[in-house]
Amino acid sequence: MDMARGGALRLLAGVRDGLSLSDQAGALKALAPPDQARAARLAAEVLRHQSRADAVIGAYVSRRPSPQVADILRLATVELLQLDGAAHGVVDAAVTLTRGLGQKGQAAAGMVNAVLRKVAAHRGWTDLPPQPMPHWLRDPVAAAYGEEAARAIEAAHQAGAPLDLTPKPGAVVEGAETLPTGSLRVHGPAQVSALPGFAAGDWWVQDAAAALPVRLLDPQAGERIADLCAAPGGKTLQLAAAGAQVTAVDISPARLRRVAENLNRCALSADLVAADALEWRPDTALEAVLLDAPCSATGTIRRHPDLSFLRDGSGIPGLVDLQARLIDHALSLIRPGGRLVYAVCSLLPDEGEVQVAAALARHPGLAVETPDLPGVTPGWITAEGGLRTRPDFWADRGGMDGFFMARLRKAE
Ligand SMILES: C[S@@+](CC[C@H](N)C(=O)[O-])C[C@H]1O[C@@H](n2cnc3c(N)ncnc32)[C@H](O)[C@@H]1O
Repeated sequence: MDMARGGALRLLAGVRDGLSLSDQAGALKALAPPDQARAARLAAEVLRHQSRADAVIGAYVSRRPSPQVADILRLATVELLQLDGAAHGVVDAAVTLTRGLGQKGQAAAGMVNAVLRKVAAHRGWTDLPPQPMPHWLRDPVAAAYGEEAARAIEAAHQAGAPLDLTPKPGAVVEGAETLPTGSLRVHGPAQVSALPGFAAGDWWVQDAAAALPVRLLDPQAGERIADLCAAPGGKTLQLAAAGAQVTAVDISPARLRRVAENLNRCALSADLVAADALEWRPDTALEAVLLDAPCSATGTIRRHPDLSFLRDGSGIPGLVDLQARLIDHALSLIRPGGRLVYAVCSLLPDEGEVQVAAALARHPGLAVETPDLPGVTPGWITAEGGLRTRPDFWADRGGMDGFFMARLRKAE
């Protein structure tokens, strides 16, 4: 367990230095795989509960601890109050980790011990408000969906995410819940590669909301369809499983290798092209394009809690500009009467609703087709005819990622 705690602290230090948790996967290579998994889980839990942990710790410290000691206190606090860790073991481990910081650690160990004993007896943890979204995100989210929704989204971020799978047509996974939209949901901790049907390629990991853009596109067997920002390939797999002739384009050759691995495991096929989608053009016009554009990924914070600590919102205007150029290029690849599904895993209207309204204004004759999909409730349909999902939807079932998507039909 202490290897895992040490690993979690290394990951948290990395996030403070601007590295995402997934960027740091290699940093824990020396640990046994179960410790790597535990370290990643602990680090994510600390980030999900950081403001609550700081509020509790703040009540018992007289001086601001160093960043390393602060992380040790947060980790122990989250273990004690959120993960029901046994006080004796958690406090001892935190003291040992503090001593391991060298001379300064020796001096802080007594304080860590005293503070954590008080934390262990603290009451009122569950009454503390969840980790707030950063202002650059919270302000537009509250303006778009209301203050109550912003709070519900923060509660969903704190709750984390279950594991969702998209099955190949007809595949079943024992013990998984079938969601109204057709995805499968596994509750509780699960090791993906140990689930039944993994090796056989019966399914792939994909959030229930992330599975909707391809359902909205409604691919038909034999249709020529491009997936323009394809990696790691969840949507490419859906298109291929429907029998479409898919070309999966992604700018990153390394990420495209993951698409190849996923296709291989699931015995599905697609043409893979490593290219800037803005420069890629097929020989003849396509039936349809799926554009799952690069975006702020603010709809995925419940699975990637580090995002709130790594971004400051300054990248959004550049992304909005790129998305608009990708939409225009994607439309130029489609035959008259063909369809484009535009999707982003973002909570920000500027990347979703506003982006589509702007595309309609730029392209006379382009029309939005209102979704009619199993499990999609009318409240998810936007004024423009797009589909908006939020982390606080299906709260009693474990939520879903925040996405915006719209099906656009090109004029004949
Ligand atoms: C939101 S992810 C796509 C997720 C993917 N559609 C799935 O369902 O698994 C965005 C992807 O866009 C790729 N990308 C970013 N800019 C691009 C560009 N100009 N051309 C092609 N791909 C790009 C990134 O490498 C990244 O893999």
